[in-house]
Amino acid sequence: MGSASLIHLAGLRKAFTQAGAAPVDAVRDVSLTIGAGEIYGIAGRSGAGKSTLLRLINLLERPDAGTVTVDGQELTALSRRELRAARQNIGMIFQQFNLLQNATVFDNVAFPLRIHGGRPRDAIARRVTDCLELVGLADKGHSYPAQLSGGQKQRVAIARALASGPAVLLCDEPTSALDAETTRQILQTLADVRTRLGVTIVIVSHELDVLAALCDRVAIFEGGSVAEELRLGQDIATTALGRELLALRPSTNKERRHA
Ligand SMILES: Nc1ncnc2c1ncn2[C@@H]1O[C@H](COP(=O)(O)OP(=O)(O)OP(=O)(O)O)[C@@H](O)[C@H]1O
Repeated sequence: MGSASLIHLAGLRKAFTQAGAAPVDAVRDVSLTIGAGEIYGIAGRSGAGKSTLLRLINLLERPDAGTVTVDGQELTALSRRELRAARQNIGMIFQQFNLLQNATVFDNVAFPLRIHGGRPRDAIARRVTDCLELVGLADKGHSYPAQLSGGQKQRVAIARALASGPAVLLCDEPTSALDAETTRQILQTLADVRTRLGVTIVIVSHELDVLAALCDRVAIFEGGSVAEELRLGQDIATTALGRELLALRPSTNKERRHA
């Protein structure tokens, strides 16, 4: 999209070794660059290495080789303490939401701000209120996760991920536990997050229609590396998979009808 690079992965490798089994090369020699404000999708079969790649971006997994640079900072060169601070620039959401069940919605969103310290109470309260407003849950601060629908839980997770004002939001199968209508609403919220806050989004999904609806580019993962990278709307029709994505993409279909 012609914007500056925000995420740069170079020569990333990650293998998992389990006792008595041959090592699994989950990610093999992946290099890619994602632009500021871009929504980048990662597709592929189960076991292709999608989640591992996503978790390498914030170093939840440490690479065996290669470098990860986010917003001008080489994360792979940082100390643990520096990395903890740098991670405030990278939010993450998950398929199962991962909320604290015994904490209110407000406290869930405040949690990352409190553990990093240094922020006054009223600044935290303002930030939490802003984030809940952004995801349309301003009136749910006192509720507990068990009282919310799946879509509302994922919105709380998005608010929590955005609380520290990150430049990047990583999404690991964010709609796989949700029905079609709720999925559509969550995708709209993610699109708004990019438009309103300029956040760069990387999303892993096995649902091609989800990626087609949201992403600017999609990497197709196979056996731990990028088999193909498609820019939606441009070179997307050049492959069978691209044509499949195109057929699933609501806005592109509209554009084509009006062309
Ligand atoms: N912590 C781990 N220990 C051992 N092996 C692992 C670990 N995490 C992932 N793997 C293996 O690495 C490979 C890639 O896994 P990964 O979860 O990244 O794939 P995926 O494309 O996200 O799959 P899915 O869509 O099923 O979640 C798989 O063979 C998986 O079994």
